[in-house]
Amino acid sequence: MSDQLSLVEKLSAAKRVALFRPLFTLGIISLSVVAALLEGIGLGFLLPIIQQARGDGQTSGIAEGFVWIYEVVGVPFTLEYIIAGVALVMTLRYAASFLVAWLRTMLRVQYVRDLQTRAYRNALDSRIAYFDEQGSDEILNAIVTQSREAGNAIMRLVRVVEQGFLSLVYVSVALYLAPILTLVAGGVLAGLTYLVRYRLESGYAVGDRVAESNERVQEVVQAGTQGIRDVKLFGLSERFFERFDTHVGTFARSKVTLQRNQAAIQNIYQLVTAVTVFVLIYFALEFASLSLAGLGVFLFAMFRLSPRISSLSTYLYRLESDFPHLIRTERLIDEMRASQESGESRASVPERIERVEAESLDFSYDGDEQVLEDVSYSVERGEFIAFVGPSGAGKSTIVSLLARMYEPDAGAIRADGTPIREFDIAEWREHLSVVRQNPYIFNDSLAYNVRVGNQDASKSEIERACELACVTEFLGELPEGYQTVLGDDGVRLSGGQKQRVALARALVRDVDFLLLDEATSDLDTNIEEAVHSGIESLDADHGLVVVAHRLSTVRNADRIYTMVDGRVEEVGTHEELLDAEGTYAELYSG
Ligand SMILES: Nc1ncnc2c1ncn2[C@@H]1O[C@H](COP(=O)(O)OP(=O)(O)OP(=O)(O)O)[C@@H](O)[C@H]1O
Repeated sequence: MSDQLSLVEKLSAAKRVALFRPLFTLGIISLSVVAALLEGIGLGFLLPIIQQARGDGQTSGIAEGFVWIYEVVGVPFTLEYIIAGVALVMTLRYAASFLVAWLRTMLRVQYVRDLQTRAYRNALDSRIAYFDEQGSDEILNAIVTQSREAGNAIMRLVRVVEQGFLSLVYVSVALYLAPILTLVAGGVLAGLTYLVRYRLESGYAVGDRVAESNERVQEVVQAGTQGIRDVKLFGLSERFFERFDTHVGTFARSKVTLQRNQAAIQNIYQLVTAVTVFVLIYFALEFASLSLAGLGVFLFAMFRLSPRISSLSTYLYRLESDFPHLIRTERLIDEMRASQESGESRASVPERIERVEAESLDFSYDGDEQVLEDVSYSVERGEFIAFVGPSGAGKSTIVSLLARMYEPDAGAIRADGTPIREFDIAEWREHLSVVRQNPYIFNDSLAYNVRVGNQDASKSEIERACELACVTEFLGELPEGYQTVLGDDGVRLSGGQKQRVALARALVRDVDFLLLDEATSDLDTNIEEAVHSGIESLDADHGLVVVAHRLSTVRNADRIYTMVDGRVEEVGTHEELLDAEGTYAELYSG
């Protein structure tokens, strides 16, 4: 990401924020304008108070307006009533400020929530290819951390407008009383702004470093925790820790720089404005023909203006530093939205599918290396087909395309004649049950993990699926049976036990096609055979698609497809392929 944003980019980022709940935001800004005006009115009260206190007896300028208002309301314009008036105006002013602070927090929290929900919703609906490309750590970081930082932008934008209006009120009062002096003071402040901006590193550049190091911290923490076993086994702890330390260090330094620059801006402004005020007093006394009351109000306005101007600059600086977080989060959300998997395919899937046919499928993950080339196959309900072949031949990819994890580059998969890409994707997947080689086990009970396959499954259906998948074989070892919590990614289970839980999860579904992608590769041969004969003997009339390395499990298949380098090299039954003495026969004997 570039170090600097152009003004147009900044404005467009600010516009994006401002357009979130514009009416609500406008309400807050209007209320802060009211607070600013009330502050101005409260300030204006000083004039008649001083005039009355000095016993001038006559009112002039701004004070005449107050006299008029008092007349309209029907209250005598005496010192007591003037003070009561100030009290009323100030009460309203601070009540408005309280409301503004409250609503501002609400706006910020709602904005963060909106960013987080949009990011998570879009992440869940994104294509797997997007996750492959982006990495889950960046997505996780955007949802959990980046969006919170980005949420500050909306609050600071409101504060910038608020402080801007307040400053405007004071500047107007000062301009009215002493235009030349105010313009001179304005010139000094403008020069100062230029100098500060010129000397300090931009808020955007520092904010970008914070965002970048945040991402790297997330990445290294995720790799270190999720891959903790390999980190230990390969002695990577020190290397990971060093990387973590570097990025946390950059994060900490950048945060300190941000706060330091903010404090510098605030204090430089306060110092210079304070000095300017005294210089102005000198000029006002020496050269301007101000009344004492006018001078009092002018100085008061200047003293109040000083912190406003420094807050304005500070908020502007911090707003700029929020932009990298905002832009990264919004960009990720945009990318995910553009990578939604469902797209326009909305046709509903027939209740019962009899046959799936794939014709001349070509596929590449990266648009470069061809993974599948001219692959055709078919499977009917009640049939059992299998894909075998060397590692990397493209077998799992065939299952992924059937489950629409990816879309083929050419060719089509049809279900009873309709291309599956036309179906609503979630509905299509309801007709399939897929078991992957490395299934994900949720950190919940065994019962929960099986029920994931079918929320409506009864207890006896779950028990039946567990029996078929040979989960019951190790159920006795689980301290709380079906209620045993299986740990983070099923850490309390062996690889083979995880596969059996995943199988039970798949078998508890009533589907048209069951796809097993090396689903029993970690089981010992006896259990694998028991599981396979259990599945094959099911009287449920689904089609069975099996990807296997161990050829013993596919002997009974109606058709075996031997894959080599992304192509179907031969098709036939176990006996036919053995007779053909091709790759299958070689794999079988070897
Ligand atoms: N998500 C991915 N992104 C990029 N390339 C991938 C991806 N998944 C697989 N590949 C590549 O596609 C090719 C086919 O992979 P696939 O997993 O389909 O093979 P396979 O026959 O199932 O292998 P194995 O028997 O080892 O599981 C391989 O070269 C692999 O490197």
